[in-house]
Parts: sequence; structure tokens; C-alpha cells
Amino acid sequence: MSQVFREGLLDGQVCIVTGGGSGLGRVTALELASLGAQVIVCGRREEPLQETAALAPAGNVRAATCDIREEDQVDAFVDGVVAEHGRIDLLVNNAGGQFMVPAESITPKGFRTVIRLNVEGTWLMTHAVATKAMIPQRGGKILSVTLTPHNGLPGMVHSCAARAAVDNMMKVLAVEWARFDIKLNAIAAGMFGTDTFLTKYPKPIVDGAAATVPLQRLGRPEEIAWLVAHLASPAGDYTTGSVIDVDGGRNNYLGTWPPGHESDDAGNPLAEARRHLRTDEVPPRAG
Ligand SMILES: CCCCCCC/C=C/C(=O)SCCNC(=O)CCNC(=O)[C@H](O)C(C)(C)COP(=O)(O)OP(=O)(O)OC[C@H]1O[C@@H](n2cnc3c(N)ncnc32)[C@H](O)[C@@H]1OP(=O)(O)O
Ligand SMILES: NC(=O)C1=CN([C@@H]2O[C@H](COP(=O)(O)OP(=O)(O)OC[C@H]3O[C@@H](n4cnc5c(N)ncnc54)[C@H](OP(=O)(O)O)[C@@H]3O)[C@@H](O)[C@H]2O)C=CC1
Repeated sequence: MSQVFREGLLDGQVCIVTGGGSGLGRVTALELASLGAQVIVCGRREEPLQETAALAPAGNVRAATCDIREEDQVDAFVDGVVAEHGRIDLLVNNAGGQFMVPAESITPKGFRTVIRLNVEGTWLMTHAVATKAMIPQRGGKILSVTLTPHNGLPGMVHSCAARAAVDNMMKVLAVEWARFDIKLNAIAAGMFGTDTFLTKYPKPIVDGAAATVPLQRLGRPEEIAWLVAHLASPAGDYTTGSVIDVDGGRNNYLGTWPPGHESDDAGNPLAEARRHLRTDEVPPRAG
């Protein structure tokens, strides 16, 4: 049962969540399913996808393997969903990732790998779902999980370039496909405590991550899932072409305010001396 939304909110919707076998994708798939949607999760590995399906009490999550980088697999996967369900209401492009390494150490193959997964994979899924289901049925929603801060993360130049491309892809398609009533948005995530985030990145970076966020904590995966559910519901019907930051304020500022060197002994923000302008100080009017 959802902690936020009413039961049956998404009854009848058919939703695809890529990368639904783990992390943000799993929690999102289960939230959509708890609201009555039929959810199909895909990824490269069968086992984690089956685990997600088994976690849905109503049995309305189905698992299917699909490598989003492979055009023939994407076509077969989307054809299969349309054949089984007759329509697709929501695509969540969540599958993605990168490795953290200084730019000068990224090989051409490594750069291509990240671009291919995050940009081309997202494009292949988006195009297939739109042309095979959403354009013919005249409607649907597509959400892509990207990344903040938008000015980039050192050590992840390939992914930052890729996510900026996807943000823009959603914006352009939101204009082009408005005539088919397809709404597209990006959800730009800050740092969320998924298994991959907590275990894959260097420990000092993970340990210090929350301190770089104005709200002083990592995001909880359900905070992405709830936004997806909101946008999938009628509450999201007028939102398109947006990049929505869910990052505890990290895109706007690094850390807490005021920083230590800009606060007084009690930790209060420093301020310039308050000016009190007395009436007897007002200069006489000219002339
Ligand atoms: C201050 C805060 C900073 C942190 C903010 C972080 C915010 C974002 C968080 C997240 O996104 S968390 C969750 C994301 N999930 C992942 O990243 C998944 C894990 N990543 C991967 O699986 C891989 O990194 C991948 C590249 C995304 C996919 O790999 P794939 O299986 O397709 O390819 P590989 O065969 O593994 O590698 C191909 C190619 O890529 C290069 N390469 C891969 N890993 C590295 C590395 N660690 N260092 C350098 N280069 C790497 C390399 O060229 C590989 O080819 P070969 O050398 O193996 O021939
Ligand atoms: N956690 C965080 O702090 C942040 C995450 N993000 C992004 O959010 C998304 C989810 O992240 P998170 O849950 O943390 O990470 P995970 O690593 O848990 O999720 C990534 C998922 O993508 C799937 N995947 C990877 N490559 C492919 C592929 N070629 N085809 C199909 N599926 C694939 C993986 O499954 P499999 O390996 O079986 O294919 C996995 O289930 C990612 O795009 C991530 O970059 C963005 C900002 C911050």
C-alpha cells in the first residue's frame, strides 16, 4: 500500500520501468504496482527482475530481460508488451549508470559505453514506446531519470554529458510529440542511498555525500517513486518538457548555509551592519 497516494490511483495503467531489478527502479515499480498499475520491469539480468516481481503482493509486476542498448531487443520487448497489454501509458527510463574516473583516464571505449547506455539506450526505448504504442494510441507519459548538479560532477564527464543530452531530449520531444498528447519530463536525481551508490563509489565520497547537500541527507528511493506516481496520475497531465530536480537543494548550493567561516560563534549567518536611516538624516530636497 502506498504511504502517500490513494489505492487504485493508477488502475488500468500499463507502465514500463527500465532497470527495475534494483535501486530506484525497483522501488518505483513497486509503488506504481501498489497503486494498481500493471508494471513491466526490464534489465539485463533475469534474477533481480524476478525478485522485484515477487515483491509485488498483487502479482502485477512482470519481469522481462532487455538490454536497452540493443535495438532488436528493445523492439522485441516493446512489441511483447503491446501484444500482451494493448497499450503503454508510462515509460520510466531509469536504467543507466557510469563509473567515476578522471576525464583524462577515460578511454574511447569507456566514453562510448556510458553514452551508449544513457543516451542511445534511453532514445531507443523512448522511440520504440512512442512509435509502437503512444503515438498510435494518442497519449502517454515518458519520464527519464537523469542527474544533478546540472553544472556537472567532476569525475563523471561522460555521464554528465549524457544526462544533459537526455534532459534536452525530453524537452525537444515534449514539443514535437505534444501533438500526440505525449508528455515527457526528466527527473534529475541528486544522491540516493541505493545499494549501487553506497557500494560502488569510493567510501570517502559516499561518507561525505550528505554533507554536500543543503538538506544534509541522501535522498530516499521512495522520494523518486512518489514523484513518478504523481506525474503518472492526472496531477501530472499539464507537466511536460520539464527537468525536475530531486536533490535536497544540491543543484543550487554545495553544503549547508552558512558555511563555518561565514558564521558567528553561535553559528548564525553573518550579516552586514543594519542601517537605520533617521528622518533627521534625510538630505533636504534639491531646489
Ligand atoms: C560528490 C558526489 C559524487 C557521486 C555522485 C553520483 C551520482 C550518481 C549515482 C548513480 O548513478 S548510482 C547508480 C548507477 N548505477 C551504475 O552506475 C551501475 C554500475 N555501473 C556499471 O555497470 C558500469 O559502470 C557501466 C559502464 C555503466 C556499464 O558497464 P558495461 O557492463 O556496459 O560495460 P563494462 O564491460 O563494465 O565496461 C565497458 C568499458 O567501460 C570502461 N569502464 C568500465 N568501468 C570502468 C572503470 N571503473 N574505470 C575505467 N573504465 C571503465 C572500460 O573501457 C570498459 O571496457 P574494458 O576496459 O572492460 O574493455
Ligand atoms: N543512486 C543515485 O544516487 C543516483 C542514481 N541516478 C540514476 O538513477 C538510475 C538508477 O540508479 P540506481 O538505482 O542507484 O542504480 P542501479 O545500479 O541499482 O540501477 C541501474 C539499473 O539499470 C539496469 N541496467 C544497466 N544497464 C542496462 C542495460 N544496458 N539495459 C537494461 N538495463 C540496464 C541495471 O540492471 P542490469 O545490470 O540487470 O541490467 C540496474 O537494475 C540510474 O540511471 C542512475 O544513474 C542518478 C542520480 C543519482
